[in-house]
Amino acid sequence: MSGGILRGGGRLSLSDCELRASAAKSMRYELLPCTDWRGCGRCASDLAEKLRKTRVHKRITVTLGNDSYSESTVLVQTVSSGKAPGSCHSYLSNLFHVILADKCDALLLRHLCSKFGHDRLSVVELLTGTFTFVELVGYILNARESFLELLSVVVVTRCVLEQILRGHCTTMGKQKLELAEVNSLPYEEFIKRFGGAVEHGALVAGAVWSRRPFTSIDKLCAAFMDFLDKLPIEGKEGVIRLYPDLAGHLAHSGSLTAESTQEHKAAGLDTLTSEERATMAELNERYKTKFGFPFVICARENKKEAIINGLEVRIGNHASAEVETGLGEVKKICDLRLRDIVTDSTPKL
Ligand SMILES: NC(=O)N[C@H]1NC(=O)NC1=O
Repeated sequence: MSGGILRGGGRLSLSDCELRASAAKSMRYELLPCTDWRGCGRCASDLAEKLRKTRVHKRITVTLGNDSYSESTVLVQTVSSGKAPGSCHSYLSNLFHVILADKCDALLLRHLCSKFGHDRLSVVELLTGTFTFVELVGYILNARESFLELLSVVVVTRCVLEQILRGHCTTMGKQKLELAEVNSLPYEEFIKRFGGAVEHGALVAGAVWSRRPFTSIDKLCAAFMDFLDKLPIEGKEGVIRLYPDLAGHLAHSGSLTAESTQEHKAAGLDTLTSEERATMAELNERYKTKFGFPFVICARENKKEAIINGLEVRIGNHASAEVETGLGEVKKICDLRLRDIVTDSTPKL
């Protein structure tokens, strides 16, 4: 979900039946019996009424934007068409009170908006996939901590659900995979789960699938590393080019993959001062002009100061050394991402 992105292409055409069937099969949540909700104030009372009549409580976590929510989170995903300024807030608080009073012990209401502002997002934009979730406008009640012990109730709007089912955003409803599960995945599923281990790396995952069965998570990681190491120089450069600039325009517009978004955050790149941002932009450009690929560094292993310093130092390297250094960082990023997906059952001494 870059910030976790919901990106798609074209209009979605899943019918209600298809949605229900595939939701029931592959996800563990129910679809609200609400087919025409536009998320705007106009039909708030209609939705509230439907919610009141619907028993919806499933355990799932949805990752959207920069955040993911644990299984005990109560999440209502809302969007707003915002015809009238301020309508979102009154709409959301109405909804909140209706539901809270009636059926839930507690509720986290998360409101999504476009990068352009609170009231600019419409469901149409969401369905055509032209926007990205970039920002959390705020929580009703403004106290995030107070939401940590919530019941497992999830209400996912139809459009978000469609996006999830189409694989355009991630759900964390599933546990980490056990190795046996990894080994039994058909290649389509394997690519779905591991295609992001190398950024936009479906091809890498598709190739690594041939190396099953993996006898340990280390062997799985090694298969990815081996593939990367064996690439010709143009292939290595090509892989490096799949990565977004750190704190670059994709980050700025909220268009990073979910993985990159979290990595940026871990390094503190979401809190750069304007001076630091300008320095990074300038160094990134110089680096790309010199080498023809972006500066890549494992953000989870570095803080922003180390990243800026790394840029300054590595810009002086020879191109061939930089390909190897960049690829080494790609491998570190990949290793960490793989360990996020798969349970490590290696006995610890
Ligand atoms: N340019 C670059 O290093 N990008 C990345 N690094 C990282 O840890 N995640 C990225 O997307």
